[in-house]
Amino acid sequence: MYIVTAQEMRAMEEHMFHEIGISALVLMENAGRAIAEEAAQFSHRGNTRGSERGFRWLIIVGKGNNGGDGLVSARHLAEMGFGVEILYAVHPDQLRGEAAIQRDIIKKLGITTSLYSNEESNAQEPQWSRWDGIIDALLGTGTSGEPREPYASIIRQANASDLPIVSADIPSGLNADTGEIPGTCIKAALTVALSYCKRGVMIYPGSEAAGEIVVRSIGIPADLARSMGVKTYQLDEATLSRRFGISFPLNRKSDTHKGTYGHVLVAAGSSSMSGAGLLSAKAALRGGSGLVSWAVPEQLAVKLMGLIPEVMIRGIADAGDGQWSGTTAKALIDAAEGKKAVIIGPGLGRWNGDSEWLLELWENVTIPVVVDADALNMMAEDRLATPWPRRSAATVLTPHPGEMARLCGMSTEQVQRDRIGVASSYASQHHVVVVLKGAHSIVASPDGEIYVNTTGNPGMSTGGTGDVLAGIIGSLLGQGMETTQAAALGVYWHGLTGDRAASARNSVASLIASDIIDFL
Ligand SMILES: NC(=O)C1=CN([C@@H]2O[C@H](COP(=O)(O)OP(=O)(O)OC[C@H]3O[C@@H](n4cnc5c(N)ncnc54)[C@H](O)[C@@H]3O)[C@@H](O)[C@H]2O)[C@@H](O)CC1
Ligand SMILES: [K+]
Repeated sequence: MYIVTAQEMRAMEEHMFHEIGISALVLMENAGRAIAEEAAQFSHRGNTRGSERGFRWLIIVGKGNNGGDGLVSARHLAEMGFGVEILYAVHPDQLRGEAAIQRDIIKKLGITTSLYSNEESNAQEPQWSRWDGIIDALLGTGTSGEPREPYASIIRQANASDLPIVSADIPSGLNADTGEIPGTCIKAALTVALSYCKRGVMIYPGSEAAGEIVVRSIGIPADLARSMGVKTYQLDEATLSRRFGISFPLNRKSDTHKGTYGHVLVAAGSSSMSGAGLLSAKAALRGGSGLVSWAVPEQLAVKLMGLIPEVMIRGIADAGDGQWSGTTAKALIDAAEGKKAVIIGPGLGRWNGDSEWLLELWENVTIPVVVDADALNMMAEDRLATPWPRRSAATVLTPHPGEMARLCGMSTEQVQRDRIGVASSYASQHHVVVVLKGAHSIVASPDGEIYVNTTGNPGMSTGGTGDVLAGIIGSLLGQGMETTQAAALGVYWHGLTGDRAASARNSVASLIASDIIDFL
């Protein structure tokens, strides 16, 4: 449930050593055994390779503790009856501490080892076809920068071998904190995360390199992370239940009426982009709101009457063109009166002076607000110069990486290189909840809580799904849900529904935003 950084992991290990008295050797033993057990299970999964002569594992070993874990796993796999051979990336004399102890044990047990070399030296280049699977114990959380030689060559050759790879802790080459791949990286079929999932395996491209992930306990208590102040969580049903007491299907008390579930105002859509507003308003309804009002420029309002019978259309005086450019912020502030939450942004369009228009709303709407799409770009343009004041009520920003980049004055690539870091520092600096969209959306709260979503699929990369998400989160806020909770549940539910819709259609590619609304 917790996701940790390399530094948090080190602090917890230190705590185990010095405060609890469990030695590094014990943790390494547990780690290696867990990796061996998972690798053994993996080799029994109907994988025909090696079935006649028994499955043979090649363990590729680096010089740090990750390598030590690999050496322990080799010993356990050999005991289980697997063919086992060790390939050292560096001369085994270079191993230190617990890893060196494991090296000596391996030697005394007589397990075959060799030293990697791609040069013409006395060491040998591996013949990958002799093995059926690889245990990757080259580099773990102690990695910095791109893998140096000979690690880089081993990684490239292991990937090219086409053998299934089980990675110890993280795929070697991955940045454990950001999910970045600075150089080359193991492409694992399975990653055995030790104690906790590291951030990097939860974020693309890291999560793609990690393949399937299993988290194995190695003797560090599961709740140590909490007492050490870790606030990053995998956003799944277990987290929703433990952190917020939410479980699916979402229930309602029996004795309630529409007033119980809040009245939200959706300010979205214009004559050229009315669909965005339609999707947000419908999603707010399906999100469970008691009442939904949809505010649009007056000229457009006439055309929308009756389009969604459950939604009340509220026309805002415009210049006769159905565009927001002719409206006043004051009129929208009045429309927000008596509502429980506002969703603003999808399909608004842009015009001269739009930032001032939005700032007036920002300052004078005293209920929770979800800011999305065009409204985020209005903010970005103005806020970079002068930060906007802190709102008294809840604020949720739902940028995609491009919008996040504009808000922060950086490039999209910079945002994607450190999704958690960027979302979380923006949230705490500006006192807002940030939902950074994209594969594994991030929810970051101003007080440092971070949730990394586990639902959703690439079919959701299509126009309108963001409008749906804004509608759902706004609906939950309008129902009185706490800000971070509403954002986290909204993100998880949106992804889950996208997954259900895709499986009902038996297609990820043909998923459209309306499908998500239909399946909420
Ligand atoms: N989580 C836990 O409680 C435990 C973690 N253990 C393992 O320990 C690992 C961390 O061990 P270490 O801190 O020794 O670090 P690593 O084993 O990740 O590797 C560090 C070594 O690699 C070298 N190195 C760093 N970056 C490199 C690069 N780019 N190219 C080539 N060489 C590079 C360093 O000089 C250092 O010697 C974890 O990933 C895990 O596998 C276990 O041993 C048991 C306990
Ligand atoms: K590894």
